[in-house]
Amino acid sequence: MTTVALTSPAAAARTVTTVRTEDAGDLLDLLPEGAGLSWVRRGEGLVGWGEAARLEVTGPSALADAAAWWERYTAGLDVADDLGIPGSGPVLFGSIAFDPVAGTSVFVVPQVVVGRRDGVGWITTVGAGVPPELGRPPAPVDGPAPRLRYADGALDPATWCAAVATAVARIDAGELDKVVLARDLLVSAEPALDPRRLLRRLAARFPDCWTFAVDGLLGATPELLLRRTGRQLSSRVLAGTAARGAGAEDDRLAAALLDSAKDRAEHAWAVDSLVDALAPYCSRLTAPAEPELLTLANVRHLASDVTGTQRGSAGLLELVGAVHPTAAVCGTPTADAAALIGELEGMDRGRYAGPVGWIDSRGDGEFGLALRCAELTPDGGARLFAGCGIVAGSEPAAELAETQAKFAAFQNALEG
Ligand SMILES: C=C(O[C@@H]1C=C(C(=O)O)C=C[C@H]1O)C(=O)O
Repeated sequence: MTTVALTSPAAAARTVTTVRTEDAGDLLDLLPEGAGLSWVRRGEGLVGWGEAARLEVTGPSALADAAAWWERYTAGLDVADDLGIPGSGPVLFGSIAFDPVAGTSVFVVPQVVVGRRDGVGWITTVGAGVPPELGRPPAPVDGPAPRLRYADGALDPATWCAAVATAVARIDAGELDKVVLARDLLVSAEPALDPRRLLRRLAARFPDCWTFAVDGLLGATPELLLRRTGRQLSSRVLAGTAARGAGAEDDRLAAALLDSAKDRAEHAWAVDSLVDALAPYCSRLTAPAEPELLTLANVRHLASDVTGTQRGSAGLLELVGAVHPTAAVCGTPTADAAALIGELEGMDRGRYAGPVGWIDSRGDGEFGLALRCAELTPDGGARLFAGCGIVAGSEPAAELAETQAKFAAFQNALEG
């Protein structure tokens, strides 16, 4: 059963105009107070606000429905686009449920998008969207950091560790190779959290991550599920994580991560799951023989950049649906891991660990995995998420510490 709720464009909202601009300044500084959309890395990417159209989908054909809707929607637009580059013209932001069959995926066409790519800036307005006054927009002034109170999410730490031990026992019994178990952490805030402030702090501390916001889910993810530029596809697969240390200890931890057979195996499953799912759509697909280290402010990961050339006519959302969930966020084999997640996690992931990103009318776009993130709650607080891959030899206490290190990415933005 698929439910589709959508806003169709009124006649006045059918006009889309993209013009070049040299002086957008810091993209995240442009976001209005309250809700906004973002996909920004190292000062480039897209921000948007307002809703020209919105689509919520759930069910077995959720992504196909979304792709068909986007095609119909863009076919009905009257577009003047001076640039014709990825992200110019009409753009759809999307945040897809971890389980798109059961969960709700949200897609939004903003009324205004400001973008920057390779130093070229532009503004796109849809219908009645009012372009921002550029030039020297005053940087938003942050209020004092809110007072925060944390509470356990679905499972307290001891119960979550018991779930990890159960998962290891199931792996040892030969039921599966890897499962990713996550936990949530609740935070209440007084005054209510300001998403703009959180996004700016995340972007400043995690320049190598994609700082995203779609419909109240925001974070800074290091993991790119799939980018499509014409026929070129790319992905940054992560799995295998180590804490940061001080001085020489940091170097020792980095070397130990590269040498760890357990983390290498965990990483290889994640790369293989992406490659196996993408191969039927590619005339060429290349994964590096060895992972590299990706060093972030709070943790370090094993990383592999996979590139491919697409053959056939599948659109980006179809490709995203084909590769998700990879073993980086679910496990191996996929169906067994998904079932064990349902049995042990005790929570609804919602859009956490689902694809998040954007697509344009040419079908170019980028989707990351919604990690190192939180979902804002109606009371002004948030629900944070973090998970880690469990394989043979995983130790519950070490995995709990890994979730804490991953939570710290968002907590730092909350607390400063
Ligand atoms: C599941 C998360 O991260 C994933 C799990 C990783 C691991 O287990 O080593 C590393 C990066 C991500 O693919 C998360 O951050 O919540």
